[in-house]
Amino acid sequence: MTTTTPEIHRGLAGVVVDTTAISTVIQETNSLTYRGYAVQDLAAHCSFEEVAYLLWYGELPDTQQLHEFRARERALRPLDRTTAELLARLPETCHPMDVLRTAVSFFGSEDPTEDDGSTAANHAKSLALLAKLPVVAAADHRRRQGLAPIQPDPSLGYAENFFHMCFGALPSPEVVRCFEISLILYAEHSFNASTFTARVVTSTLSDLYSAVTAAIGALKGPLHGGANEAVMHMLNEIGDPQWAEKWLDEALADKRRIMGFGHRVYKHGDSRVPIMQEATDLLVTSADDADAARLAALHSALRHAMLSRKGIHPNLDYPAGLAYHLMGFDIPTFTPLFVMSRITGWTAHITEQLEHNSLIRPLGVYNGPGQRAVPAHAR
Ligand SMILES: CC(=O)SCCNC(=O)CCNC(=O)[C@H](O)C(C)(C)COP(=O)(O)OP(=O)(O)OC[C@H]1O[C@@H](n2cnc3c(N)ncnc32)[C@H](O)[C@@H]1OP(=O)(O)O
Ligand SMILES: O=C([O-])CC(=O)C(=O)O
Repeated sequence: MTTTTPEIHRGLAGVVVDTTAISTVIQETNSLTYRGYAVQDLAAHCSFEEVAYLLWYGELPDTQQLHEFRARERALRPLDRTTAELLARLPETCHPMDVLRTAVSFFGSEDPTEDDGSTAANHAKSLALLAKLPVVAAADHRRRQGLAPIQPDPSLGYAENFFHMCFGALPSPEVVRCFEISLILYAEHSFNASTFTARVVTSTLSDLYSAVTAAIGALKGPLHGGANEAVMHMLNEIGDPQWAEKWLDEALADKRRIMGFGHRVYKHGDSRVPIMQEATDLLVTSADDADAARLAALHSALRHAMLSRKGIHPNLDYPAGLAYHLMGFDIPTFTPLFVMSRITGWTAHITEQLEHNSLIRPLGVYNGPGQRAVPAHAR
């Protein structure tokens, strides 16, 4: 009898697990579309709220639909006292991704409709998370600086309100626009690790909060969303543009992963990088500040060195990490900013998974010891 060893796809690389109508990377043109619209087009013409609506409902909203959607999002922002007190009790040293993960888990425990997996109920929960997660992230940003939280302002849009809650002031329109572009670009990226995590949890018919809690855990890792923080730590470690090449050569010789570079899907450059890089360059120009110029020169030197040494291009986390620093956020806030955006993509996928669900349960090839008897000392 002959046995054939099944082909193993470690990391599920190249494995197609399902269909999706939410987004796709078009390899031939190296472009990304959400529901058929190129992200470049969306970033140039739409607000983040319009993109959230598009991802959830499949079409861009008309004026009336957008007006109502915005009003509902703004009304859902405030946190109740129990949530605020619970989050304030978490250790000040804990990472804000742990705070967000805990918050989502707690929102689930408080929601009497937690187990209602209907599309309408899940859309309502998704909107509530979209509205509340920035409030949690901003309060935690201020908590790390020993400052009291600032309540959301219902007269402000999603992006502006976040700056208001973090800093008590609004930055220039260029900064708000750059932030909004980052939110649009981060919103959705098909079957990435955190979205796939959300789909795996959903496939067991568990609830939306459990799926999002798990997705936050997956996004936190430095090979995924955590890379935007790691980029800034790396730039701080290198320090000066003139050391970029030497630092890179030593890091590669030590077999280190260079954060913000490489991608499982894009092998010739992440389609989102040019637009994010352009917005980040505008921030540097408008900052008119020697430190911003130093960081931008270092960022560029490392990008060129990485391309010439390894032929590896940056991913979205590379320009986004620098942009978030230039906007004034502390480094631990960077991945939570990604969550505030990706909550839209995750929840769109949760709804889609439920529309044609099949339990996600792959196989593994066993390579442990052969069957054996429990030894005498253990009997
Ligand atoms: C929004 C996002 O989540 S984007 C991704 C953010 N993550 C990062 O920036 C972390 C750094 N990047 C990486 O670790 C990888 O590029 C990943 C995990 C994103 C994708 O990796 P994979 O598709 O699994 O490719 P894999 O890890 O097999 O790498 C292929 C080769 O390129 C090399 N490589 C890929 N990325 C990098 C990198 N950032 N630094 C150094 N070498 C790299 C690998 O060492 C490997 O080389 P080898 O074949 O000589 O061993
Ligand atoms: O698609 C991926 O593997 C990672 C990524 O870029 C994202 O989630 O935005």
